[in-house]
Amino acid sequence: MTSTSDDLADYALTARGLTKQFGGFAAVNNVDLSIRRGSIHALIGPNGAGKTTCFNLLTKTLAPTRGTIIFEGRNITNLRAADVARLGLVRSFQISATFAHLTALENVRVALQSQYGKSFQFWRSLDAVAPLNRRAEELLERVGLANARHLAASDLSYGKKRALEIATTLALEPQVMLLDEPTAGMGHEDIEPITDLIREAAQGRTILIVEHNLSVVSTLCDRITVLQHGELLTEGTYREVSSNPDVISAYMGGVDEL
Ligand SMILES: Nc1ncnc2c1ncn2[C@@H]1O[C@H](COP(=O)(O)OP(=O)(O)OP(=O)(O)O)[C@@H](O)[C@H]1O
Repeated sequence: MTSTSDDLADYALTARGLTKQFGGFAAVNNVDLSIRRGSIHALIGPNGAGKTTCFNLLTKTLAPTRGTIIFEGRNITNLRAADVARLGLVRSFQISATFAHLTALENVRVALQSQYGKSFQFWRSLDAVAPLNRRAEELLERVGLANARHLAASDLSYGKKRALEIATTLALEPQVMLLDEPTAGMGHEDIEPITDLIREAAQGRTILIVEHNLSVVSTLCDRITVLQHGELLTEGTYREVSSNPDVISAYMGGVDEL
Protein backbone atom coordinates (compact mmCIF):
# COMPACT_ATOMS: atom_id res chain seq x y z
CA MET A 1 0.00 0.00 0.00
CA THR A 2 1.28 3.49 -0.83
CA SER A 3 2.01 5.58 2.23
CA THR A 4 0.38 8.94 2.81
CA SER A 5 3.73 10.74 2.65
CA ASP A 6 4.38 9.26 -0.83
CA ASP A 7 1.00 10.54 -1.96
CA LEU A 8 1.62 14.00 -0.52
CA ALA A 9 4.90 14.20 -2.43
CA ASP A 10 2.90 14.26 -5.69
CA TYR A 11 1.25 17.53 -4.73
CA ALA A 12 2.71 21.01 -5.09
CA LEU A 13 0.02 22.66 -3.00
CA THR A 14 -2.39 21.24 -0.44
CA ALA A 15 -4.89 22.74 1.94
CA ARG A 16 -6.54 21.00 4.85
CA GLY A 17 -9.61 22.23 6.69
CA LEU A 18 -9.34 25.64 5.05
CA THR A 19 -11.91 27.98 6.59
CA LYS A 20 -12.56 31.72 6.30
CA GLN A 21 -15.22 33.38 8.34
CA PHE A 22 -16.40 36.93 7.84
CA GLY A 23 -18.20 37.76 11.08
CA GLY A 24 -20.26 34.65 11.71
CA PHE A 25 -20.46 33.71 8.01
CA ALA A 26 -18.19 31.01 6.61
CA ALA A 27 -17.29 32.02 3.03
CA VAL A 28 -14.97 28.98 2.88
CA ASN A 29 -15.72 26.09 5.21
CA ASN A 30 -13.40 23.19 5.96
CA VAL A 31 -12.11 22.79 2.40
CA ASP A 32 -9.45 20.20 1.54
CA LEU A 33 -7.57 20.75 -1.70
CA SER A 34 -4.72 18.84 -3.32
CA ILE A 35 -3.10 20.33 -6.41
CA ARG A 36 -1.00 17.74 -8.20
CA ARG A 37 2.42 18.92 -9.33
CA GLY A 38 2.47 19.66 -13.08
CA SER A 39 -1.32 19.79 -13.44
CA ILE A 40 -3.67 22.57 -14.47
CA HIS A 41 -6.28 22.56 -11.72
CA ALA A 42 -9.48 24.61 -11.77
CA LEU A 43 -11.57 25.93 -8.94
CA ILE A 44 -15.16 26.32 -10.10
CA GLY A 45 -18.61 26.76 -8.61
CA PRO A 46 -21.69 28.91 -8.94
CA ASN A 47 -21.68 32.58 -7.91
CA GLY A 48 -20.84 33.09 -4.25
CA ALA A 49 -19.43 29.54 -3.88
CA GLY A 50 -16.26 30.83 -2.23
CA LYS A 51 -13.82 30.54 -5.17
CA THR A 52 -12.29 34.01 -4.84
CA THR A 53 -12.04 33.71 -1.06
CA CYS A 54 -10.38 30.32 -1.40
CA PHE A 55 -8.01 31.72 -4.05
CA ASN A 56 -7.15 34.66 -1.77
CA LEU A 57 -6.43 32.26 1.08
CA LEU A 58 -4.12 30.15 -1.08
CA THR A 59 -2.27 33.22 -2.38
CA LYS A 60 -1.99 34.57 1.16
CA THR A 61 -3.99 37.67 0.33
CA LEU A 62 -6.34 36.66 3.16
CA ALA A 63 -5.45 34.91 6.41
CA PRO A 64 -7.50 31.77 7.11
CA THR A 65 -9.64 31.52 10.22
CA ARG A 66 -8.65 27.85 10.40
CA GLY A 67 -6.77 25.32 8.33
CA THR A 68 -3.33 24.61 6.97
CA ILE A 69 -1.71 25.34 3.60
CA ILE A 70 1.33 23.34 2.54
CA PHE A 71 3.43 24.40 -0.46
CA GLU A 72 6.08 21.92 -1.58
CA GLY A 73 6.16 20.30 1.83
CA ARG A 74 6.42 23.59 3.71
CA ASN A 75 3.73 24.98 5.95
CA ILE A 76 2.99 28.44 4.49
CA THR A 77 -0.18 29.10 6.50
CA ASN A 78 1.36 32.00 8.37
CA LEU A 79 3.59 33.44 5.64
CA ARG A 80 2.90 36.66 3.75
CA ALA A 81 2.13 36.86 0.01
CA ALA A 82 5.57 38.33 -0.76
CA ASP A 83 7.27 35.49 1.10
CA VAL A 84 5.37 32.74 -0.68
CA ALA A 85 6.02 34.49 -4.03
CA ARG A 86 9.73 34.23 -3.31
CA LEU A 87 9.26 30.52 -2.61
CA GLY A 88 7.68 30.11 -6.06
CA LEU A 89 3.93 30.39 -5.44
CA VAL A 90 2.92 33.39 -7.53
CA ARG A 91 -0.42 34.99 -8.22
CA SER A 92 -0.71 36.56 -11.66
CA PHE A 93 -0.17 40.30 -11.64
CA GLN A 94 -3.05 42.56 -12.30
CA ILE A 95 -1.80 45.29 -14.60
CA SER A 96 -1.81 48.20 -12.21
CA ALA A 97 -2.30 51.80 -13.18
CA THR A 98 1.23 52.55 -12.01
CA PHE A 99 2.63 50.59 -14.93
CA ALA A 100 0.06 51.64 -17.54
CA HIS A 101 2.41 54.25 -19.01
CA LEU A 102 5.35 51.84 -19.24
CA THR A 103 5.87 49.83 -22.41
CA ALA A 104 5.26 46.10 -22.49
CA LEU A 105 9.04 45.58 -22.44
CA GLU A 106 9.51 47.89 -19.48
CA ASN A 107 6.75 46.16 -17.54
CA VAL A 108 8.42 42.77 -17.96
CA ARG A 109 11.77 44.30 -17.09
CA VAL A 110 10.34 45.71 -13.84
CA ALA A 111 9.12 42.21 -12.96
CA LEU A 112 12.52 40.74 -13.80
CA GLN A 113 14.23 43.39 -11.72
CA SER A 114 11.99 42.55 -8.78
CA GLN A 115 13.06 38.92 -9.19
CA TYR A 116 16.75 39.57 -9.74
CA GLY A 117 16.91 43.07 -8.26
CA LYS A 118 19.53 42.35 -5.69
CA SER A 119 22.04 41.07 -8.21
CA PHE A 120 21.26 43.66 -10.84
CA GLN A 121 21.26 46.81 -8.75
CA PHE A 122 25.05 46.74 -8.46
CA TRP A 123 25.52 46.44 -12.18
CA ARG A 124 26.26 49.84 -13.59
CA SER A 125 26.98 49.52 -17.29
CA LEU A 126 24.33 49.23 -19.98
CA ASP A 127 26.01 46.06 -21.24
CA ALA A 128 25.41 44.49 -17.89
CA VAL A 129 21.62 44.89 -18.12
CA ALA A 130 21.57 43.40 -21.62
CA PRO A 131 20.73 39.91 -20.28
CA LEU A 132 17.71 41.41 -18.54
CA ASN A 133 16.52 42.96 -21.80
CA ARG A 134 17.11 39.71 -23.66
CA ARG A 135 15.10 37.77 -21.10
CA ALA A 136 12.29 40.36 -21.27
CA GLU A 137 12.24 40.05 -25.08
CA GLU A 138 12.11 36.25 -24.81
CA LEU A 139 9.17 36.40 -22.43
CA LEU A 140 7.30 38.83 -24.66
CA GLU A 141 7.90 36.58 -27.64
CA ARG A 142 6.65 33.62 -25.64
CA VAL A 143 3.31 35.32 -24.98
CA GLY A 144 2.97 36.64 -28.54
CA LEU A 145 3.78 40.27 -27.73
CA ALA A 146 7.11 40.65 -29.55
CA ASN A 147 5.62 43.19 -31.96
CA ALA A 148 3.95 45.13 -29.16
CA ARG A 149 7.02 45.47 -26.96
CA HIS A 150 7.32 49.23 -27.40
CA LEU A 151 3.62 49.95 -26.89
CA ALA A 152 2.46 51.38 -23.58
CA ALA A 153 0.57 48.80 -21.53
CA SER A 154 -2.44 51.14 -21.54
CA ASP A 155 -2.54 50.99 -25.37
CA LEU A 156 -2.73 47.19 -25.52
CA SER A 157 -6.01 45.41 -26.21
CA TYR A 158 -7.64 43.67 -23.26
CA GLY A 159 -6.41 40.24 -24.40
CA LYS A 160 -2.87 41.54 -24.85
CA LYS A 161 -2.94 43.10 -21.38
CA ARG A 162 -3.73 39.68 -19.94
CA ALA A 163 -0.91 38.16 -22.02
CA LEU A 164 1.44 40.83 -20.62
CA GLU A 165 0.22 39.96 -17.14
CA ILE A 166 1.22 36.34 -17.79
CA ALA A 167 4.65 37.43 -19.09
CA THR A 168 5.29 39.48 -15.95
CA THR A 169 4.21 36.51 -13.82
CA LEU A 170 6.46 34.13 -15.77
CA ALA A 171 9.34 36.57 -15.15
CA LEU A 172 9.18 35.46 -11.52
CA GLU A 173 9.69 31.84 -12.62
CA PRO A 174 6.88 30.48 -10.47
CA GLN A 175 6.64 26.79 -9.68
CA VAL A 176 2.95 27.27 -9.04
CA MET A 177 1.10 29.99 -10.88
CA LEU A 178 -2.34 31.10 -9.69
CA LEU A 179 -4.62 32.75 -12.20
CA ASP A 180 -7.81 34.53 -11.21
CA GLU A 181 -10.35 34.39 -14.04
CA PRO A 182 -7.84 34.84 -16.86
CA THR A 183 -10.55 35.00 -19.55
CA ALA A 184 -12.96 37.27 -17.67
CA GLY A 185 -14.31 40.05 -19.85
CA MET A 186 -12.72 38.65 -23.01
CA GLY A 187 -14.32 38.38 -26.41
CA HIS A 188 -14.24 35.08 -28.33
CA GLU A 189 -11.23 36.18 -30.37
CA ASP A 190 -9.04 36.54 -27.26
CA ILE A 191 -10.13 33.41 -25.39
CA GLU A 192 -8.40 30.84 -27.60
CA PRO A 193 -5.00 32.58 -27.66
CA ILE A 194 -5.01 33.06 -23.87
CA THR A 195 -6.03 29.42 -23.37
CA ASP A 196 -3.14 28.32 -25.62
CA LEU A 197 -0.84 30.63 -23.70
CA ILE A 198 -1.82 29.19 -20.32
CA ARG A 199 -1.33 25.66 -21.68
CA GLU A 200 2.12 26.68 -22.89
CA ALA A 201 2.97 28.44 -19.61
CA ALA A 202 1.99 25.24 -17.77
CA GLN A 203 4.98 23.37 -19.21
CA GLY A 204 7.14 22.42 -16.25
CA ARG A 205 4.91 24.06 -13.66
CA THR A 206 1.61 23.77 -11.82
CA ILE A 207 -1.32 26.07 -12.45
CA LEU A 208 -4.37 26.76 -10.33
CA ILE A 209 -7.05 28.76 -12.02
CA VAL A 210 -10.38 30.21 -10.95
CA GLU A 211 -12.44 30.33 -14.11
CA HIS A 212 -16.08 30.97 -14.90
CA ASN A 213 -15.86 29.91 -18.53
CA LEU A 214 -16.53 26.19 -18.33
CA SER A 215 -15.58 25.55 -21.93
CA VAL A 216 -12.12 26.93 -21.12
CA VAL A 217 -12.04 24.69 -18.03
CA SER A 218 -13.04 21.64 -20.06
CA THR A 219 -10.30 22.10 -22.67
CA LEU A 220 -7.54 23.28 -20.35
CA CYS A 221 -7.80 21.63 -16.95
CA ASP A 222 -6.75 18.17 -15.76
CA ARG A 223 -8.57 18.35 -12.43
CA ILE A 224 -11.49 20.38 -11.24
CA THR A 225 -12.58 21.17 -7.70
CA VAL A 226 -16.18 22.30 -7.36
CA LEU A 227 -17.20 24.52 -4.45
CA GLN A 228 -20.72 25.31 -3.34
CA HIS A 229 -21.78 27.46 -0.38
CA GLY A 230 -18.13 27.62 0.69
CA GLU A 231 -17.77 23.84 0.88
CA LEU A 232 -16.13 21.24 -1.31
CA LEU A 233 -18.84 19.68 -3.47
CA THR A 234 -16.68 17.29 -5.51
CA GLU A 235 -13.41 16.92 -7.36
CA GLY A 236 -12.48 15.09 -10.55
CA THR A 237 -11.94 15.40 -14.28
CA TYR A 238 -14.24 17.68 -16.24
CA ARG A 239 -16.12 14.64 -17.50
CA GLU A 240 -16.63 13.40 -13.95
CA VAL A 241 -17.71 16.67 -12.37
CA SER A 242 -19.92 17.77 -15.27
CA SER A 243 -21.92 14.53 -15.07
CA ASN A 244 -22.26 14.69 -11.28
CA PRO A 245 -25.94 15.32 -10.44
CA ASP A 246 -24.99 17.45 -7.40
CA VAL A 247 -22.87 19.71 -9.61
CA ILE A 248 -25.60 19.98 -12.22
CA SER A 249 -28.14 20.95 -9.60
CA ALA A 250 -25.72 23.45 -7.97
CA TYR A 251 -25.30 25.18 -11.32
CA MET A 252 -28.99 25.03 -12.18
CA GLY A 253 -29.70 26.87 -8.92
CA GLY A 254 -27.51 29.77 -10.06
CA VAL A 255 -27.13 31.88 -13.17
CA ASP A 256 -24.16 29.93 -14.51
CA GLU A 257 -24.62 27.09 -16.96
CA LEU A 258 -22.68 23.89 -16.98
N1 LIG B 1 -14.91 40.51 2.76
C1 LIG B 1 -16.08 39.88 2.87
N2 LIG B 1 -16.93 40.13 3.86
C2 LIG B 1 -18.12 39.48 3.97
N3 LIG B 1 -18.53 38.52 3.11
C3 LIG B 1 -17.72 38.22 2.10
C4 LIG B 1 -16.46 38.87 1.90
N4 LIG B 1 -15.87 38.35 0.78
C5 LIG B 1 -16.73 37.43 0.31
N5 LIG B 1 -17.84 37.35 1.09
C6 LIG B 1 -18.98 36.46 0.88
O1 LIG B 1 -18.49 35.14 0.83
C7 LIG B 1 -19.20 34.38 -0.15
C8 LIG B 1 -18.22 33.80 -1.15
O2 LIG B 1 -17.71 34.88 -1.93
P1 LIG B 1 -16.62 34.65 -3.05
O3 LIG B 1 -16.38 35.98 -3.69
O4 LIG B 1 -15.47 33.94 -2.48
O5 LIG B 1 -17.40 33.68 -4.04
P2 LIG B 1 -17.08 33.34 -5.57
O6 LIG B 1 -17.34 31.88 -5.73
O7 LIG B 1 -15.75 33.85 -5.95
O8 LIG B 1 -18.24 34.16 -6.28
P3 LIG B 1 -18.32 34.83 -7.76
O9 LIG B 1 -18.35 33.69 -8.71
O10 LIG B 1 -19.62 35.54 -7.70
O11 LIG B 1 -17.12 35.72 -7.90
C9 LIG B 1 -20.22 35.31 -0.77
O12 LIG B 1 -21.47 35.10 -0.11
C10 LIG B 1 -19.68 36.70 -0.45
O13 LIG B 1 -20.72 37.63 -0.32
